[in-house]
Amino acid sequence: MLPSAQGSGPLPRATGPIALTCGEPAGIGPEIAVKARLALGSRLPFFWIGDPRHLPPGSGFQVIRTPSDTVDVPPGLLPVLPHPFPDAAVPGRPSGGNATAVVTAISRAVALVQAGAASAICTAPISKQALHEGAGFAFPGHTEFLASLAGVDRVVMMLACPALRVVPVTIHIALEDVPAALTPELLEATLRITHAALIRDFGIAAPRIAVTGLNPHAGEGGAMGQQEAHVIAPVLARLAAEGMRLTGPHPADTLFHAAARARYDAAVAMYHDQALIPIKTIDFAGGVNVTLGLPFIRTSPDHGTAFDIAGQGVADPSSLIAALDMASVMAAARAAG
Ligand SMILES: NC(=O)c1ccc[n+]([C@@H]2O[C@H](COP(=O)([O-])OP(=O)(O)OC[C@H]3O[C@@H](n4cnc5c(N)ncnc54)[C@H](O)[C@@H]3O)[C@@H](O)[C@H]2O)c1
Ligand SMILES: N[C@H](C(=O)O)[C@H](O)COP(=O)(O)O
Repeated sequence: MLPSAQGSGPLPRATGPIALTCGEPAGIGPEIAVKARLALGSRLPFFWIGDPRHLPPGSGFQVIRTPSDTVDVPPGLLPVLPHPFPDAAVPGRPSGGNATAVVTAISRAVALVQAGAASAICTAPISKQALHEGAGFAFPGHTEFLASLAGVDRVVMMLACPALRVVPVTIHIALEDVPAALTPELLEATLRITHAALIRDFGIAAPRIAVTGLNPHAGEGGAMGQQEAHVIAPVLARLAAEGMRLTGPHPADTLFHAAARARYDAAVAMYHDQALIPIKTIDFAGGVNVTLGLPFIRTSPDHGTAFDIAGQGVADPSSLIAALDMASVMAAARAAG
């Protein structure tokens, strides 16, 4: 298991409440929020920003006026900061009319964490398609939207579980656009942000980062692609000369078995699926999505809206619970300086 902000029972947790956004109300977000509160009680305080009408029938909740009221809510009830939506939620069928409120719930959480009223934010999954169609949402996901709200040029997506941390260099773009997007500048910025976050937020003094190639067999010496020699290796050499502990470019297909994972603290991969398939395969229930490079803490479960099971009461809250816990540990660490 990795030494980290995850799976480390004795580490301190934040005392201030975490703002949990509702995400897409037609998905499993409201259900797992209620289940997470029942599992965590008041040990790990968070409040839900959403419309109480979207909670599963019979859910125990209490409306709060401000985040600081969270502490007064009995442990069996979900503290709810009301965020009215125009439409009811039909499981599995997102309403275009609700799209704008999904987005404003996220902006509201950011405003609260920036004002110091929340210790971190945790986001339940959104449907990018529903937001694009219903609200003209111009961002491919939370990651890019949060960077814009925070006024930050560059952020990094990391997914972390007790056995693995992965970072995709390019994120939500078509596979055919990856080679052109994979510039030395982007790779260098991603490595610097990842390195800094492993030190600051994960408490690893001298992080070891393994970097994949882009092509099969990391290019096989140029026989299967040139990006390894022309883009990736020169950046690694430059940053290694500064003292960063980097290895690669490695063939991606052999970087994620147990013995390989023991040799690094994070793997940086060149595109979305190269990074996310291994972690969602190894630990779908325990994975957490964390945005590095923001001025505040943001985590999220590693799964999506799960429309196929919404409204059935069978959704697993484990990843959300892990995300809330990771946010709490990180917030406590930052507060301690
Ligand atoms: N953070 C986010 O906002 C986020 C993350 C990932 C995907 N998404 C979005 O979610 C939508 C659906 O994506 P998808 O279908 O690729 O992935 P998904 O994670 O929603 O679902 C994949 C499979 O896993 C199951 N599953 C997911 N979470 C589960 C849980 N907590 N308990 C039990 N089973 C669970 C689903 O039922 C489904 O069979 C897309 O619009 C995608 O963009 C959002
Ligand atoms: N790429 C993420 C995943 O597949 O889990 C997911 O789409 C979340 O992205 P945001 O956190 O940017 O919404």
